Amino acid sequence: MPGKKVCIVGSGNWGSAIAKIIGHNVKASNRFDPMVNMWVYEEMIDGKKLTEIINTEHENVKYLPGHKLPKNVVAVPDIIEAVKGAKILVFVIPHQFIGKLCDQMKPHIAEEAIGISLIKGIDEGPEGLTLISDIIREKLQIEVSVLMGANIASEVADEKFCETTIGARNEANGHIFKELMQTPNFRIAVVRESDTVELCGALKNIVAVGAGFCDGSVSSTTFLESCGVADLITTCYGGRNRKVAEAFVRTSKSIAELEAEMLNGQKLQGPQTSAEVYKILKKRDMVNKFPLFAAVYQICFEGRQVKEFITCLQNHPEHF
Ligand SMILES: NC(=O)C1=CN([C@@H]2O[C@H](COP(=O)(O)OP(=O)(O)OC[C@H]3O[C@@H](n4cnc5c(N)ncnc54)[C@H](O)[C@@H]3O)[C@@H](O)[C@H]2O)C=CC1
Ligand SMILES: O=C(CO)COP(=O)(O)O
Repeated sequence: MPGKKVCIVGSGNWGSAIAKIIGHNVKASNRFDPMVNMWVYEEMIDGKKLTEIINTEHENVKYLPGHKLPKNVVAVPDIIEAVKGAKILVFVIPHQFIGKLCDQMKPHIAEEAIGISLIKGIDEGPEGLTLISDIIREKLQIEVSVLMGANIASEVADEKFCETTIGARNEANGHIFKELMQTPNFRIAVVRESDTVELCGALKNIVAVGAGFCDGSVSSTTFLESCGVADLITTCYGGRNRKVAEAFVRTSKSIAELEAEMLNGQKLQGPQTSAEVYKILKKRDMVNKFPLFAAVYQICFEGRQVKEFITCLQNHPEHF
């Protein structure tokens, strides 16, 4: 039986780091087709198409400079072309773009395709919070797992040791994804609580902006996986959300200005996730119960002073 074709949907900082791993791993396993498609949001770099640069120099010079991608990873600018025949879809784009992209992909998804989302974010739905994996499930009608962990893309690409967590409602699929992405320095644990894993990944981005902490009411052991406390610590020390938030205080520029200046096209997920969560909290009259998340949102978008950050926490309802 021919191996399953893999398509990586996305090619940013994390997308390119994971492409490096997947490109190597598919060659070592009969389960997968040795050629991997990577969908690239096309842009021009010094007069050349990014896809052409990737396919000739085998490097994503904009989003993961300094790392060669395996030659069997093929950059494809057309999403329909990229997903054609793919049985395994790895979603790794900034969360704000997922809905539109799924709509474009929908008529072209192979039967029996399965997906995994590496995207850290949430969306606001009519009933409250919508997971990014739910958007993919609902729009594409496929089974979706998630992968989230204490993983900084450039460190993973440098083959520094770290762990990560796959949340898979279908455990067998979880193990297929583990075979696709595990390496000696990127160790994967598979757990069944997919939603908890995904929420950890999304919400830590808000906490990273404020470098605080969160709690919840689900199985606390999941927080001890890489997607939980470990990712909080990692992101608060080394992530982009944290770096831009620090510059926000030092320079008094807006988050949007700093994102454009500091990240060369990479996208912050924390401020926007704080806005999505804030809207949901407001709708449910729960803003007072989440003073840290509310404060991060208000500082990012409503001109609230950073020096009021502590005051927000001093006034947590638990303390009265
Ligand atoms: N970078 C990291 O260290 C890690 C990132 N993640 C998560 O992975 C997800 C993807 O992040 P990265 O790969 O780092 O991306 P990135 O932050 O490098 O984002 C830029 C990517 O978005 C694409 N893009 C720009 N406009 C677009 C549009 N209109 N439609 C579709 N794509 C567009 C760009 O071409 C580029 O590929 C995020 O949810 C992030 O939180 C998770 C773990 C680690
Ligand atoms: O998700 C990440 C670390 O696990 C990356 O965080 P940043 O997006 O803040 O760089």
